[in-house]
Amino acid sequence: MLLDLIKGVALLLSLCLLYGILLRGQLPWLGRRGRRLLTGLLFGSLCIVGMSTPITLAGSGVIFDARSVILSMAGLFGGPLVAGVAGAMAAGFRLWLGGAGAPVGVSVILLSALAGLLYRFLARHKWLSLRFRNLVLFGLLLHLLVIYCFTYLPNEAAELIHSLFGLEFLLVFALATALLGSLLLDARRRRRTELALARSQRHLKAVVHAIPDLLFVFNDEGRYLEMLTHEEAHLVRSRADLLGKRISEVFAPEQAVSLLAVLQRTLQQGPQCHEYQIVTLGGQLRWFEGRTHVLGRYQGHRNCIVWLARDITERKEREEQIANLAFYDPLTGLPNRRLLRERLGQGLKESQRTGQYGALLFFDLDHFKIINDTLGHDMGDQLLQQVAARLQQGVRKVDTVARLGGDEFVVLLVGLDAQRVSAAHHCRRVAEKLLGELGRPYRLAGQEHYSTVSMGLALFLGEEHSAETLQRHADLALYQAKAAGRNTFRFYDETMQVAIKQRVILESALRQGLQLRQFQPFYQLQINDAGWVLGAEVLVRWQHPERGMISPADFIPVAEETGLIIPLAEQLLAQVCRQLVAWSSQPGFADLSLAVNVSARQVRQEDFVERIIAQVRHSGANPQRLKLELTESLLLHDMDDMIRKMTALKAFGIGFSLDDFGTGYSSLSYLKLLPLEQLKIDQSFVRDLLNDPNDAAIARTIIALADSLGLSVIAEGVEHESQRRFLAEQGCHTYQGYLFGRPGPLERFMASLRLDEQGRLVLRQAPDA
Ligand SMILES: Nc1nc2c(ncn2[C@@H]2O[C@H](COP(=O)(O)O[C@H]3[C@@H](O)[C@H](n4cnc5c(=O)[nH]c(N)nc54)O[C@@H]3COP(=O)(O)O)[C@@H](O)[C@H]2O)c(=O)[nH]1
Repeated sequence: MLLDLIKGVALLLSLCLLYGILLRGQLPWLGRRGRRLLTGLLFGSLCIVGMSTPITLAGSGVIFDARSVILSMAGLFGGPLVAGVAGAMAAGFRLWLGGAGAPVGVSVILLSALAGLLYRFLARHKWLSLRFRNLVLFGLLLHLLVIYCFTYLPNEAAELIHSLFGLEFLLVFALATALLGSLLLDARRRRRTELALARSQRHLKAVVHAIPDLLFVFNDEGRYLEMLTHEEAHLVRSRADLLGKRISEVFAPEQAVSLLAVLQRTLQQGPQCHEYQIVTLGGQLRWFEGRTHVLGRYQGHRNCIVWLARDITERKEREEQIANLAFYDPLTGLPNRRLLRERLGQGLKESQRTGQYGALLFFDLDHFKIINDTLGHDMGDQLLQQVAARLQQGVRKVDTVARLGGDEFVVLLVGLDAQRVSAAHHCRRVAEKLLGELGRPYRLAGQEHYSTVSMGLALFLGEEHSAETLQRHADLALYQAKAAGRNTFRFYDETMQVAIKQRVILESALRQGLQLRQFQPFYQLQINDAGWVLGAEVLVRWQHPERGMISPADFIPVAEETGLIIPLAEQLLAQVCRQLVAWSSQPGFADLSLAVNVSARQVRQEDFVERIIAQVRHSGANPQRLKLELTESLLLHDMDDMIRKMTALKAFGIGFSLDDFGTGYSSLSYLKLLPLEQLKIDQSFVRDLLNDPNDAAIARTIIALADSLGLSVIAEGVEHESQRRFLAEQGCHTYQGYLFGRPGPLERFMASLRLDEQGRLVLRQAPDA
């Protein structure tokens, strides 16, 4: 009998296997409810199988089987649906079998299923755990109740059961319940663990795929064990090709060594970060940042390492861009001021170490503003780019060419020579070469243009001077080069420093002089062939209380640069206008006109026209008696603006004389557009008129040109009668020069004149023949 019972129980245990399979998530398409239904069917079927091979109490209609165990476990692990399905099947089958024990058999089915559900309820609320001891107690209790149910069987069957195997039944079935419960519990736990593991693996996979990084697993020899990437093109070779290979088989020796070193460091020192470049499968050169971590054992390999590689190409490019912006000039691609400072610092140190001289060359494009203004900024930019290219081609690789901004360039020459004289000679040769190169025509928008540069050179040896001082020296030398007429270079020397200091002193004295009204007009007469005085040129003089009379040649350029020329010109014009008003009622003088020099700074004022007109109006002077002397260089600036301003002043009555004519580059086509009245032959041509055929030819041409343009012509710097005569022969009949009178104060000027019989002003004393 005991053996029969155990046989029945063994059947039950096979249930676990099937249950386990079901739990393992096979048949996922069934869904949760479907799987429960199937489990119910399984439990029910087992009950039916059990009831089909029962222990039968002969002729009593009573059968014995393990349905109580199965159904209680169906309730406990399967829940209401499983217990319901299994119970219904078991009850149906038991009723179908019939017999005297059928009602009790169905009651046992119900009792077992409900007991299982009750235990499930208690366990869910944590009032009762599923420990083996509790399962045994549950089994005992359940089967005590089942035995109690047997008392409702016909008497003889009930007694037979109690006498034959009541105790064995209780013990075996209680134990079977506990055992089955434990097995099912174990299967469920295992399943839950597997599910959790699968879920966390899914999560990990999702995370790895979500991040843009590549994940590699290497062993300690640098062999590829695993890799995860959603962009195979970012690998150095295909995944299939890489797996199992060693880093040394994939990368060039040098790179392989550095990558392997990272793996070794990871094993020895812990996580590492390493930036490296690879050529990807897609043929691109890309930057990666590798972060490593020890993984431990993996796929049977000890000491494995995880390598997370992030594509940082864009970041690197941005970093490079930023570095470029910070250290390079975007227009020319040359090093900028900051990088130059760094290189100069290195150059000074290098010179200190080697004892070799170096040199700093400052460049400034002559009249670059004119190119910018006349041709436009695009052309200006093109010119700067071409200058940059020529400078770079003109020096060695070790030298530095930089752009400071605008039209300012710098060349840093290093390792020139240990001897100062030789170094200077070398530097001079470079300067001459660059001067020549930069003076060659430039092709801008298909047309040839000319441009020149001025250069300031400063030699250095070691760290005797700071970088700042050196730059100041080169700048001062550049200033000298410009002052020397541009398109040339100058070396810095100590005397230059003195000159600059003097300039600073002069500037402050100029300001003071303006306040104290130390500037006075000198008048130099202008006369014609007939000896009639037509007027005078007004030339400013500075009556300095300590230094005496200072020549305008010494202070006008400084006044120009500092802008002090504006108040100075206004003071002078006010005096000139007052003089014209004063003369307007004096016989002879009323017809004189006064010529005043106008500087570039003045003309460039936006309200230049308005200021002049306001001053003349305010004084009450006749504008017809006023002449403004312009130099050719003024016209180079912005010709259209110049024409507009001159036309406005001409309309007001003021005349214009073009000073220093022949020394500049006036375009004849523009000359026709200017509302000029007079051309002035520069004294430099008059000086050697009789000895230099070129000067004579130029003077002749200017006279002819004035004639053809309908302009009057005057020659300045006439010192000798022979010069005057020559000029007269060529057709120039108006003169200014020492032959007739030097510039002088008003009293001297007026005293030198008298009225002739016709009421014309003539020289009191005829000039020496
Ligand atoms: N913007 C202004 N510029 C001015 C003003 N006053 C003068 N200047 C400019 O300064 C430069 C030097 O002028 P200055 O020393 O006065 O020299 C002038 C004449 O004195 C000189 N000159 C005249 N005749 C002779 C001569 O026979 N021989 C000789 N060696 N020199 C002579 O020439 C200068 C004439 O200058 P300009 O006609 O203007 O070219 C000079 O450039 C002045 O323009 C001022 O108020 N504003």
